[in-house]
Amino acid sequence: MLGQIARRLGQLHGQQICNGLNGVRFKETHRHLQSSFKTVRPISTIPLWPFSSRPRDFSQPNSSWSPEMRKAYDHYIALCDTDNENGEKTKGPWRKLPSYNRSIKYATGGIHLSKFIQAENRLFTRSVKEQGATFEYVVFVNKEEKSCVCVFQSGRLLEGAPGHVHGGAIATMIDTVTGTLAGYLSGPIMTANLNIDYRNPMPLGSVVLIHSALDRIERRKTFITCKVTSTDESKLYTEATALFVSISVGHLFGSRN
Ligand SMILES: CCCCCCCCCC(=O)SCCNC(=O)CCNC(=O)[C@H](O)C(C)(C)COP(=O)(O)OP(=O)(O)OC[C@H]1O[C@@H](n2cnc3c(N)ncnc32)[C@H](O)[C@@H]1OP(=O)(O)O
Repeated sequence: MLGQIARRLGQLHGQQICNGLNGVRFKETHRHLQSSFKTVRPISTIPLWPFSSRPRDFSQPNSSWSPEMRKAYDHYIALCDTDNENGEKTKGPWRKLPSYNRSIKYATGGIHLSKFIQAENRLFTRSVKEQGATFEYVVFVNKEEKSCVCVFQSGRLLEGAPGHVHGGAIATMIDTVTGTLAGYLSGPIMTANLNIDYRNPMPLGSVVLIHSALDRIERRKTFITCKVTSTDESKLYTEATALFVSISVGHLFGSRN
């Protein structure tokens, strides 16, 4: 049995290298196994891999969500694919995208990716653990319409003008949502240009919709338009246009080819 465990650990270690994860987890796993041996638990109950290999989707309802956030979320969820009671799929126009706190945590890609796969790195919008403190959001895409909508609830740590959301936080969300749509439509991209008109101050803690749509694609350029409104769409907070340029993976390693 111990031999099996050792072999399994060896596999996990190998898998970890393939996955580009650093050695910290392995050491923690090893420690966990050692302490498990000391407490003489039945060997069948020792978890061989105590960490979930499934990434956590941060765009799920949580207790920090206001009733308005939940209502907007439920509205779009109802427009996504559903399973009826016969287990048949009913097609909906919208699709909810998952959202992880490390974009390439689960990628495989050899030694080059190790430059980016640092255990402490986090996606900016998902970097604060406290639920509701910063960016609570969910993105839904509509493939037919080449558009997306994000339900966004701002948290107390995003204050700019007293009682209102910081312009940089709004820009972050616009970059995230327009970039998500551009990436969904065009593959790997980077933001080349972002133009923002702030029309009305956004109260801190409010829930807004960030609507993005494809304007046009010209060669490597994907142009996206964006409007940020109240959930009933009666109030316009922000308008933006964004340009994304398609890149090769080599671009992230300093190559322009
Ligand atoms: C998992 C969750 C995902 C959430 C999504 C998050 C999205 C967030 C994305 C980001 O925030 S990326 C970070 C911010 N952006 C950058 O750091 C990009 C820095 N800039 C660059 O790396 C390069 O300048 C860039 C890739 C944008 C373009 O360089 P290239 O050498 O690949 O392209 P090139 O200069 O040949 O230009 C290609 C076309 O784009 C045009 N272009 C490039 N930059 C432009 C610009 N700034 N304004 C207008 N047009 C521009 C350029 O004129 C040309 O047009 P034509 O095809 O018509 O000739």
